[in-house]
Parts: sequence; structure tokens; C-alpha cells
Amino acid sequence: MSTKDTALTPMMKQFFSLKAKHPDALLLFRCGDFYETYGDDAIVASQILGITLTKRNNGGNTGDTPMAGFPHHALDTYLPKLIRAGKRVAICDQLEDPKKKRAAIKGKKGLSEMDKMVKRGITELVTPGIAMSDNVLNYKENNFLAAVHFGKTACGLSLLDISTGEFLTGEGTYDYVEKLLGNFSPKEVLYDRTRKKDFEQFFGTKYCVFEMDDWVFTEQNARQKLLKHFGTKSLKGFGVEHLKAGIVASGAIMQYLELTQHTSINHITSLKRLEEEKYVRLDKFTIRSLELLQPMQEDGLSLLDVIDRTTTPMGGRMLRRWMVFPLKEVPRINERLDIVEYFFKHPDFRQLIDEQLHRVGDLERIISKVAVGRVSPREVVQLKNALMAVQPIKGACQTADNDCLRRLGEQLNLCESLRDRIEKEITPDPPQLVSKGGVIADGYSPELDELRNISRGGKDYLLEIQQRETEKTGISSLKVGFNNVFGYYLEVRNTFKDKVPEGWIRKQTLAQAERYITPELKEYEEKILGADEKILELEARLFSELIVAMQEFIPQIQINANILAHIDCLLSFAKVSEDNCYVRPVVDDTDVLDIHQGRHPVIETQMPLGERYVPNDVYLDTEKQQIMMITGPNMAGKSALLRQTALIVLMGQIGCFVPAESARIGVVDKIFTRVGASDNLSLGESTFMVEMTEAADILNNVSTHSLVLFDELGRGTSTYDGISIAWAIVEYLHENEHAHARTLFATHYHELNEMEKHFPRIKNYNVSVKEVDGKVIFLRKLVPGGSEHSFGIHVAEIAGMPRSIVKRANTVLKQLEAEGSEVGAAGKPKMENIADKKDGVQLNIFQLDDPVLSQVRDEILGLDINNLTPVEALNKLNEIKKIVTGKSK
Ligand SMILES: Nc1ncnc2c1ncn2[C@@H]1O[C@H](COP(=O)(O)OP(=O)(O)OP(=O)(O)O)[C@@H](O)[C@H]1O
Repeated sequence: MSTKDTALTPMMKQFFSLKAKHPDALLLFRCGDFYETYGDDAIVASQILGITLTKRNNGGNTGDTPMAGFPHHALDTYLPKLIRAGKRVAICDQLEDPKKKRAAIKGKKGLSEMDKMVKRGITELVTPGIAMSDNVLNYKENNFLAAVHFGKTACGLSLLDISTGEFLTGEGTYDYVEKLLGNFSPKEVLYDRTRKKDFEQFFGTKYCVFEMDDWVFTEQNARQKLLKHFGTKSLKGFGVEHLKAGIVASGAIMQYLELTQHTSINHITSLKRLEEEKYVRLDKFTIRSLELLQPMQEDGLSLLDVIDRTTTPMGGRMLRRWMVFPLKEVPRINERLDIVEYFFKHPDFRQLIDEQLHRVGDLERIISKVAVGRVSPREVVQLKNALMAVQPIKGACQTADNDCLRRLGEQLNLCESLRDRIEKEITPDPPQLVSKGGVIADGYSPELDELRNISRGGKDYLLEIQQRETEKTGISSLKVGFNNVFGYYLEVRNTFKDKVPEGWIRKQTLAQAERYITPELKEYEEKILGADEKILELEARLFSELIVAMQEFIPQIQINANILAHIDCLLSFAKVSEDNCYVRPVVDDTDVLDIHQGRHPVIETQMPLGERYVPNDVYLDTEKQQIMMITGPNMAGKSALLRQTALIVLMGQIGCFVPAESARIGVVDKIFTRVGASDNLSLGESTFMVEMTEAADILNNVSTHSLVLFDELGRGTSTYDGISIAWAIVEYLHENEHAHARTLFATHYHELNEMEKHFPRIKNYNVSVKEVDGKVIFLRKLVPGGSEHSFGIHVAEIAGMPRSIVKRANTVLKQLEAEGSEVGAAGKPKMENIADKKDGVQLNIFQLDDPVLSQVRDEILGLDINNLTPVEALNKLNEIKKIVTGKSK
């Protein structure tokens, strides 16, 4: 089947010509009251949407074409499903009214079949990165489209959220751009198709991408597009003039908007520079391992889950952004903390703001819909309500005893004229769609009022006709009704059929009744229907005039949305801080980190009933105690301590109070964590390789103001290699002046406790446990000094390991400890000694001729104990347990 197929029906020819414009998009072809898909599109759509796949004869010579469709009014239900499945969707609509078209061509001769067709065209190309529909968007998340440009000296990045109008650009190393891509998680990324290899090499294959022609990625094209859009002579006003690669990427975004027919974009009012230097650097491993936005386990909680108490969607989106861009500037951090404290100390103020924020809704996205001309009457009323809420918020902020709040209050714009206009023009509870009518308020337009009188009067008159004719004819059940086929009619039940007067014209016979029309009825019908049609047209016109007027207010309303989001985030901090007993940290420019009785903000909310999270002190500086070497048994709470320290610093630097009794945070410029494995493994790298790559990245980028957390570094290799690497890294951090980062180093290698003796700023600590009657009790308290044991076998026992194995492991351990100094050629304790000293019990069970036991024996004998890390040992034991309990590996 192809366009050239001359036997195709005119409609199919039209379909193919439109499909050819966007071959990579799924085409929704409007056909009467349906959106239809054909060919391969139909197969894909039916699979994603679960709609029936049928066939239609397209007149071509290749037989039937697959077809699937859905009613046009269900577009909002089906379109998001296609977009979420990663599809690009071209929406083809009828560009003229079929009724009017039929009337226009009636009687005309010499028209071709194509001339007789209703004109159709692609009205929008919806892609994952450019979505406006509430059904596609997540209200607490931005929906970014990104473009990457491989410049000569820098890699450029641009990001646009068309649903909010936010447009950003920046440039730097590939590493920097990758970090930003990770932080902003764009839904779609554009790049030059000739740089596909580079893109995949640096940024991987995880993004939904769209390749564009190379000419799009030229500075001239980009500048021209941007200057035209902003109506400026240069980009200096935006502070991005010097970012050549960033500008090219931004131009590509503008080009893409054109390509996808997104041309009403007045709400993109500026291009902001991504200011790396103002924010703490968090790489993607840190964001993931600290579980800032998402928990690692499905049923877990992220930090965002715990501290997000925002009321408005834009507040939620802003908080998400703040989490991955903590501040570095002390005055800005303190401004936020001041406001949180103000909320704390002024409950009345706080209550007022909270109540008013509940009325605001998604002001930011509503105003974007105004720009693209897609706002519904109900949203216009919501916008008015939001503007009403601005007044008391502004008043309260302006009279607050806090400079920053007063400044925010001053910037809020009441937009009174717009608010009053909406109040006057739109009914208080309008329908969702303008086409339903009843949108424009009575009393606003005399013309509309008059038409409404005719319509209402006409309807009253119809009732009069009904009453009069009932009396005249004695047909007591007479009813006036309406249908689309022959308009208004009089319905007579069969029992009264004989009483129908002569002049009535029968139009329809039903089982129980007959329907008639009269000349008088038709006359009034014309009047009423004419008026109703005119009312809808006039309402639509008045509504769109209002929308055009609203567009003038876009910049002010965007500022309002931003300020309200800001206030919302800080109020959220106040709420969570009060509920969870957080305190205001002292944030300054020193390099001290002094946390007194700190807690883990997420774990503490999940403690089992009756248990309490044990708080701990952490002190770090670059003079006396730069590195805390933390040892302690498995399960003691080392990782939790590391993470809570980073989270407390991060919370403080986003302006939130922190879970501690007191905290002093000398601002950090970067937080590095090497905690747990990362998912790079899927790219074919080994655990150890990934661990070393990440550690190398830390050492290459660390500064004296950074915070570094290493958890069990080196565990992916043999014990001696691991210890050596860990030692060398800690030594580097201690000895290298530019790398004097405050560091927490949790390890199972007790050997590293030796370092304290040689390096003055390294101090040993351990998370303590108590041994009572051979049982270990976890105290979770960080105390000075190193620790001797790992108690890994004890943890295995708690985990439900069979007793015989635990017993054997203890024997092996004792043996190894006794012979610790007696190592073999490859630095390994001599295995033959251990093998010789097997317990009687174990020997017996392994000699049994049982396939399960012999499998267990093989597993254990195959272990290289000397090269096993404690975690690997645990995993192995778990596998063995599964073999014994019959759950296959
Ligand atoms: N201070 C604390 N108060 C109460 N519970 C805690 C505390 N610290 C940790 N825990 C709990 O103890 C468990 C083990 O903690 P964590 O994973 O930090 O131990 P670990 O020392 O890092 O262990 P491993 O060395 O085996 O990785 C976790 O379930 C955590 O919820």
C-alpha cells in the first residue's frame, strides 16, 4: 500500500500525504466523531491502548488495511497512554466543518474527489518532551525537553518545560552535562543525528531521544530563532550571550517546537542560565544512594517523601528541584532558614498562608495553557481564585517582621484588572468546555443576553404550545420533544391517536407513540436553534477575547507562581520540622561540621513500634578531625550514620531545619558518596570496576570544602588489595592539601585503624555493640576507638542460617584468626590447615549420599574464603540456605 497507489480512496490518499510529513509519529486521523489509526500505527495503537484492531478496505490493490480507532472525545484518555509508552503522536484534525463543506459544494460541478474531501491537517505533534495535557503530566514533576549540542570547546545543554514555560541553558564538560541531565531527568532529548555515537558514549541509551539534522545545530540558526522569539537584539539581557554551545542547544529546542507545531509560546519569557557555581554538586550516584527523590526499594521512602508537605503543585516541583540543587551561598541559605523560623514563631501567619495556598492550584501550568490557547473555562475561574488568594498572602508578607518575606510580598502582583474581568465575564461555576455553553456570565454582553432571552423565551413558548394543544385536543399525555433528525416534535401516545388534528404531519411511529410536527413548531424551532447556535459562537468569541487579554499578564503571573511556590516550600519545611522535631542549623562559611545527636530523617519515621532511632554525634573539620574512620560489626548502623550526615548537611543547605539537637554546618561545595553498588553494572562493568571508577571521580573532583562518604570501599576485591586501596585513598585525602575534604570512612577492615597512629587528622570511631552470653546487642552508638570484630557470622545466624553452617563458620573463623600471621604465597592464610580441622559433625553430613547435601558441600568447598568479603559471604550463605530449604537458587 502506498500513496502512489492510484486506486486508493481519496481519504486514504489524504491520510498518506499527512503521514509522510511525520513518518516516525503515530498518526491519529480524525474521521467524523473518531480518531482512527491505519496500517502499522493501528497495530501499535491497538496494543498500547487495548482497542480492537479491525480492517478497512482502502480501495488500494493490496487488500484490507489494519485499522483501530476511538471516539474523538476520548482523546484525553488515550493520548497520554501513547505518550507514556514513549510514542510521538501526530494529531490530524478536520480543518473545516463537514456540514458547511457539504453546503458549500452542493450543486457545484467539475469538482474532483479530492476537492470534495473535508480539509485535514496536522494540528499538533505531541511527544514525551512536549506535553501539555494534565493526563500526561505528573503534577509534582517538571516535564523537560532537553537538547544537547557537542560544541568545539564545550558541551551545551538546554532544557524546556513547555507546561510551565521554564527555559534554561548551560554548558560545560560532558560530565557536567550528564550530571544536569541526571538532575533534570528530561522526558526527551534532542541531538544532532551525526553525533549519535558521541551521545550514546557520554550519556548512554537510557533517554528517549529524537535526532535532528545537523544544520539545526548551528549558532546562526539558533541565535536567529531565539532573537526572533524574544524580540530582542541580543541575548545579553539573559546573561547567556557567552554560552555558545548552550545557545545552539536552545536554538534546537526552538526549532523542534516549530517542527511539532507548537507556535503559541508566549509563556516562554526568558532563557535562564544554569548557574553551576551557585549549587552544591551532587552526582547521580549520590542522589540515588542518598535516596533523595526515590527510594531504592519499592516500598521504601525517599527524603522527598518525608519532607514534602507542599500544598501547590508548583511548590512540589520547586521542592524537587531544591533537593538536587542545594545552595552554597550562606546568606541565601539563611534567608530561607529565617522564613522557616518565622513560620515557626508565628502560627497565625502560618495558618493564613496555609489556608490561602490551598486556594491557589497550579497557577503556573494554567498560565502556560493561557499562552498556548488551551485553557478551559474552569481553569480560568481557578486562576481568578488563585489571584484572590494572592491578596491576603501579599498583605501578610508585606507586614511580616522579616525582610525577605516583605520583599516577596512586594513582588506579588494582584493583577486586579484581570481578576475583576474574569469575575465579571465568566460564570462562577462554568463547564469544562466552552462548547457546552453557559460560560459567559449574564449581564456582560447585551448581545448575548438578548440571544439568551430569545432562546429561553422560545423554550417557554414551546411549553405554552404544549399546554394549549393539550387543552385543545384533549390529548392529556401530549409532550414536546427534540431530536437531531427532525428537530422539535409533538409526541402522542397510541391511546390518543384518534384525537390528532388534521394539520399535524406525522414524522415517526414508535411502538407506543407517534411523533408529529406542525408549521408553528417549525417556525419557533428555527428561532430557538438559530439563537442557540449564535449563543455558542458568541460565547466562544468572548472567551477567546478574554484569553488574549489574559496573555498580557503572563509574566506577572509567572512571577506570582514562582513566589508562591517558594513560600509553599518554606512552609512545608516549617511543617515537617515541627512535626519531626527538627532544629535550625547554624550555617556558616567555616569548614566545621558539628552535628549533635543527629538522626536519619527517613529511618526515624519508619522505626518499629516501641523502638527509637539512636541519635549520634558527628564532628569533622579540616584542622583536627578531618577523617572519621568508622568500624563496627555488620548491621551496627555505619551506613545509616554516613547517610544521615549527608542528609543533614543537604537539608541544612536547602534551607530546612535538621533532625538533630543542634547542628553547625560549614557549607559544603560537593557531596560525594560511594555507598553501595550502582547500576552501571548493566553496561558490562564489574562491581569493582564501577567502584573504582566512582572513587576515581571523587578523588579527581574533591575540594577542601567537600563532604566525602565512603562505605566499605574496596570490598569488591580481595582483602589485601581492598585494604591497600582504601589506605591509599584515605592517605591521599589526608595528605593532599587541595583534597582536605571532611570525610566519613566506614569499613570492615580493622587494619585501617592503624592509620590513626600515622595521620593526625584521622580519628577512629566505632558503632558499638555489646556481647551478652554470646549474643550481640546492637547499641547503635558511635564511640571513639576502633573495633575488633565484624560479628558477620552472628548476623548470618540472626538471618536464619542453619546452625550447622554457623557452627562451621565459627570454627573456620577461629582457625583463620589463629593463623592470621601465617599467610601463604599469595597473601592468603593456608587453607589446608582449615580443611584438616573439620568438625566431626560437618564431615558426617557431607559424607552422606544426599544430592542436596553434596550440592551444599560443593558450594562450600568451591568458596575462596580468603577472597570473600563479608557481604559476599552472607549472599553465599543465603544461597546455600535456599538449597537446603529447597528454594532453588
Ligand atoms: N542509630 C540507629 N538507631 C536505630 N536503628 C538504626 C540506627 N542505625 C542503623 N539502624 C538500623 O540498623 C540496620 C543496619 O544499619 P546499617 O545498614 O547502617 O548497618 P551497617 O553497619 O552499615 O551494616 P553493614 O556493615 O552490614 O552494611 C538498619 O536496618 C537501620 O535501620
